[in-house]
Amino acid sequence: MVDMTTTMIEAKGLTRHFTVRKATVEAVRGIDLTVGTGELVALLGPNGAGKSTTLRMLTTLIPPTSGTARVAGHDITTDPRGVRRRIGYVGQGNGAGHSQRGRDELISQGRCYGLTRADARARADELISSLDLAGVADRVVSSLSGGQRRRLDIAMGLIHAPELLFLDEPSTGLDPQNRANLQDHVRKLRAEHGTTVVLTTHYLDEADSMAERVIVVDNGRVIADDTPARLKADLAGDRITLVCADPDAARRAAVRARDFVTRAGGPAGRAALAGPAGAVVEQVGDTVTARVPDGPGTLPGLLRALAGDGVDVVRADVDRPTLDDVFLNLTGRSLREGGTTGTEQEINR
Ligand SMILES: Nc1ncnc2c1ncn2[C@@H]1O[C@H](COP(=O)(O)OP(=O)(O)OP(=O)(O)O)[C@@H](O)[C@H]1O
Repeated sequence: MVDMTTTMIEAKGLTRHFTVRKATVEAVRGIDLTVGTGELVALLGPNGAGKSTTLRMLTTLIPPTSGTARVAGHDITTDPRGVRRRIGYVGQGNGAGHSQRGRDELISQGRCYGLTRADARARADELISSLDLAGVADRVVSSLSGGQRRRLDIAMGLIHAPELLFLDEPSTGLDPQNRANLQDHVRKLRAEHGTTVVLTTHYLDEADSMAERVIVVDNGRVIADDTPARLKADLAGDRITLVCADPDAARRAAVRARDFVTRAGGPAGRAALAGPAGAVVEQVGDTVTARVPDGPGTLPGLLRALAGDGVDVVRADVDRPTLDDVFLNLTGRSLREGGTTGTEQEINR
């Protein structure tokens, strides 16, 4: 379905500055981006990284300070109308009017995009059902809760089944069930219409499970761009944790683990794994952590070697990397506040 031979988005050197009280904020500092027809791409990054500003330029809501982009075959600067005709956009704010019923809003929006009344009704029914709006679509928009209104906004952006859809943090404010419904709907859109989707997200698990490609943005620049699996394999690696009987045993285990990391990683793997986040092998007290490309394959041999050295290991774990580990390794910072131990996958806002 993905057709990289036809390019849906091609951006070169996009920058955007804002002036706030005579100071310049460099929100986007030179982004190059290519998205092929039918791709589902997630922009992932911390607050203020420049994701929304990038989306707002690509959707022609704001002009770039410099750089160029062609979106769905049209130039964002010289032909913004051409771009707008071909795309759908769901921003972070509320797009729906307040005094109309949700269903009527949807139908009017569909009609604006040139659907017949019957088609607009049918699409509205479909979206009302798949975004769990059945109980509320006939109420006036002003009476809806934040999450219901968010779902209505998303339905508004999807009503005309655009060939290119931009979603700015679509899942924020949705409960897990509705987040799952939305993800299903986006997947269905792609399967049925070959829609290209570019979304920004604060949910690490969403970027991981949904996007075929994750573009990691930090400080207004792209710092990594690949499939989630390759990002994790190349830039994070598995983490082996060994709890030893005492700190002295842990020190000896760390020496042996360093030896294994050198062998397991090979020169290329080691270079990739040794990011700014710090050492590949670390020892704190009685615990040793080691990042290796293949944890399950490395651990048995490492444990055998440690047993041969007479090092007493009381517990051993292997954790597969998350996209947060990728970000941590690239920048030395976590995408989540409060460390990486929580079960909540949302990047705290
Ligand atoms: N209209 C504006 N005026 C001034 N500064 C702005 C404006 N819009 C964005 N910025 C600044 O530009 C930077 C990038 O913001 P942007 O909203 O693009 O980040 P983001 O990655 O989408 O963050 P978030 O995840 O919080 O939405 C931030 O420092 C922000 O404060």
